[in-house]
Amino acid sequence: METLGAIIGVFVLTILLKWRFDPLYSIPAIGPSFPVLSYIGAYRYCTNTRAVLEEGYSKYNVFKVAMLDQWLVVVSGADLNEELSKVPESYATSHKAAQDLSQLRYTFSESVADQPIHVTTIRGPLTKNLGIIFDDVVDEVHAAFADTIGSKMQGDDWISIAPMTVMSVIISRASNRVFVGLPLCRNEDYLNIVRGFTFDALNARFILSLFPKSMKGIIGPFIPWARRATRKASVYIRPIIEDRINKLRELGEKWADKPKDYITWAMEEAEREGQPTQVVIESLMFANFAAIHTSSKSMTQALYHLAECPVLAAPLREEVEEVIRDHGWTKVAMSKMWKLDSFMRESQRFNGITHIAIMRKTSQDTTLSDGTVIPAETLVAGASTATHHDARNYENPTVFDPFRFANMRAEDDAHIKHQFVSTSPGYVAFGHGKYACPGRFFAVNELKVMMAYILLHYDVKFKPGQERPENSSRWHVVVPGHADVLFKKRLPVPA
Ligand code: HEM
Repeated sequence: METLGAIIGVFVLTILLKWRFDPLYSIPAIGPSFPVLSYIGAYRYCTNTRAVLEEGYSKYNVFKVAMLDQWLVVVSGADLNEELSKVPESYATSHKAAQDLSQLRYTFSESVADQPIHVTTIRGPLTKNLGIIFDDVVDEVHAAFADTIGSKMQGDDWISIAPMTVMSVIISRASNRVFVGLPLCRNEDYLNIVRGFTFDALNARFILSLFPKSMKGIIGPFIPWARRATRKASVYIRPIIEDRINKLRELGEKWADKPKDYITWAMEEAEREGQPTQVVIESLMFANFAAIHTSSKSMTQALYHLAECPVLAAPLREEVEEVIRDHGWTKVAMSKMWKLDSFMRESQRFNGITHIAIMRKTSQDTTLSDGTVIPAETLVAGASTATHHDARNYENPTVFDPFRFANMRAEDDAHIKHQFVSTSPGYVAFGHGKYACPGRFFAVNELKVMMAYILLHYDVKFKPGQERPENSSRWHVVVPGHADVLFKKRLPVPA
């Protein structure tokens, strides 16, 4: 009995010493930090993320929140967001943070974790060729709306749609027009595979977040979704890649109409890096994940704002009609739609797709300007939703003001910094700094084309008595609530 008491005593003492001398001890915790009790904090953070982060943000410059397998250190305020985004690579990296938070090798593939050619492909050729691919995006958005919504309309009756589902169908088509081109971007089986993969990857990430670090490597390989989806998608993608390899061999530089799409650019990137075809396929799957769930949620949130306040359509529509009349469906036209841009940016400020941004993992002790030392091997991030609702950054931050940014642009010579695509320490919906979302230039154009199309072709509202559904969260991932939105054909339909 005495021996057992001694063993328990040593065990408790060891835990207490470990807790007291943990390098993170001096960073205040939101919720209990004591061993075992910290799981209560983790449960609260998982289910009530926004409130937990806002509590920390209002109290401390730097604080920590418990996850099940580690602490996440969070910095408060625009200044520290800026500082975090500039921490040198030798101190903290974004890629290691993504590995930890998303468990890339199990939720996606080894190559996404170790040879991320998707980032260079998206940041480089995809973004540089936006002008060239723009007409295709417009064409696909128009065709996809006509197929998914237009075809269901009879006369001027209202029809009810589930926004997240329908937006993800349209976004997967428009994105894949640029990723893989026609006709595959309209193949329902292929689209179901990449859409299913996107949402399965989010589920896989959530499941792995429930296990301690030591278990992730054991559980991870048993999660089959990514391998299964990649195998099924390969049936469609591999022959396209092989055909292009053959044509390149045959025609080389003389191949005049070489497709300008993600597959071509990723193949070139893979060749430069000495990577096989499989890496191209896996990078395409990740590009689909990165594009589909983010843009579908963003579009759904903006639609909810429009359905909640249908009078908002009039000024937006007036702008879209005028600009399209003068400039057609062009990239230049999109840049001239300040009100639409502002509305989409405000929707993103208000809702976001994640409550944290600028994720980093330290590789050595890192001292911030306020003196806080973040120990090596710590996850650290900025609190995006709290930053976006901080009165130091925005007037009346809790009010949804659709033309907030258009008004700011009108008053500022450097107006470009208030456009949807621009990041700043106070606007981190796409992250900020070197590792900000590389797909945001593509996403912003795609979303604006979609919203402009909706404004010109449909009236939108909620059913009587239906209010905008509340967002919820799973850890820091923002999940839009569900409510059907009613659509009606606008008559007369514009030319
Ligand atoms: C409205 C739509 C989108 C939103 C809100 C969004 C948001 C984000 C955010 C917050 C990050 C993390 C940056 C950070 O916190 O430091 C990110 C990373 C990323 N995004 Fe997006 N994104 C969107 C669309 C897209 C699209 C369409 C693509 C691809 C074409 C894409 C590709 C990526 C990639 C590859 C990364 C990882 C970058 C890296 O590891 O360096 N995103 N995005």
